[in-house]
Amino acid sequence: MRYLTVALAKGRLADKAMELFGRIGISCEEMKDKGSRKLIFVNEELGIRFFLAKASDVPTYVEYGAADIGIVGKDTILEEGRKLYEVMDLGIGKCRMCVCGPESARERLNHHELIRVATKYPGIAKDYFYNRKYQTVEIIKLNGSIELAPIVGLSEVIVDIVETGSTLRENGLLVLEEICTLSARMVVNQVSMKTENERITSIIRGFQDLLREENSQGQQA
Ligand SMILES: Nc1ncnc2c1ncn2[C@@H]1O[C@H](COP(=O)(O)OP(=O)(O)OP(=O)(O)O)[C@@H](O)[C@H]1O
Ligand SMILES: O=P(O)(O)OC[C@H]1O[C@H](OP(=O)(O)OP(=O)(O)O)[C@H](O)[C@@H]1O
Repeated sequence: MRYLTVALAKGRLADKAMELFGRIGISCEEMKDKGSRKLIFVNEELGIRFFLAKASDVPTYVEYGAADIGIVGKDTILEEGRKLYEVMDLGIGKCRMCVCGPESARERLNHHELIRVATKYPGIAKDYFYNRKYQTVEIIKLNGSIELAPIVGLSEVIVDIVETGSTLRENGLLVLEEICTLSARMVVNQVSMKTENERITSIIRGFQDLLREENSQGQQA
């Protein structure tokens, strides 16, 4: 049997995603060794393998068919704009994409004045500002610790992920506008959806049952 290949965004989503797979009976013992530098893990019995990739590369692996399935944040899906099927919201990794900055930037933002925006997500930021008729934004691409930018004067505002809000608070910044809500999604290669339909559909059903169960427990509590 051909391996069904799953690409996981390494980092904070990978463990949560593996927990979900475990709960539908798909586990990978090899992945539990936290000290390991291994990137690919096989469950021979089920004919499935998992690999860990940089989050922003997951849609690329899936579009090209190097992975049949990917688990990745909606932020990355929007930013990468790859051709793939987004089949379900897994309800994990919930956060928001926001425009943030110091209180002093609010006025500048509201008056559509020239504004510099630092972000790891230039595509999402451009879409957001250009659709709102901002002609005067300069998008500055950064790769991490985005909250630094307004503090040291690289930009007036940032476009970044907010989860608990503690990074903003501890750095004297606020959410100025919310762009969208985010969560992890299961994505599927467009050809695999046909050729591996049965195996992929059974995973989707498994996750749907799990989420249904969780929702009904949540309502009862
Ligand atoms: N507080 C959060 N900060 C960042 N991402 C979060 C948060 N909560 C949930 N996520 C989701 O987790 C995904 C992976 O985030 P993570 O921080 O692990 O990697 P990354 O910072 O995007 O990657 P890298 O550090 O390799 O650039 C994000 O794309 C997002 O969808
Ligand atoms: O609202 P909070 O719960 O504080 O979470 C938000 C922070 O988490 C992410 O950063 P990450 O930890 O991925 O580090 P990075 O900035 O280096 O990417 C994100 O870019 C924010 O900085």
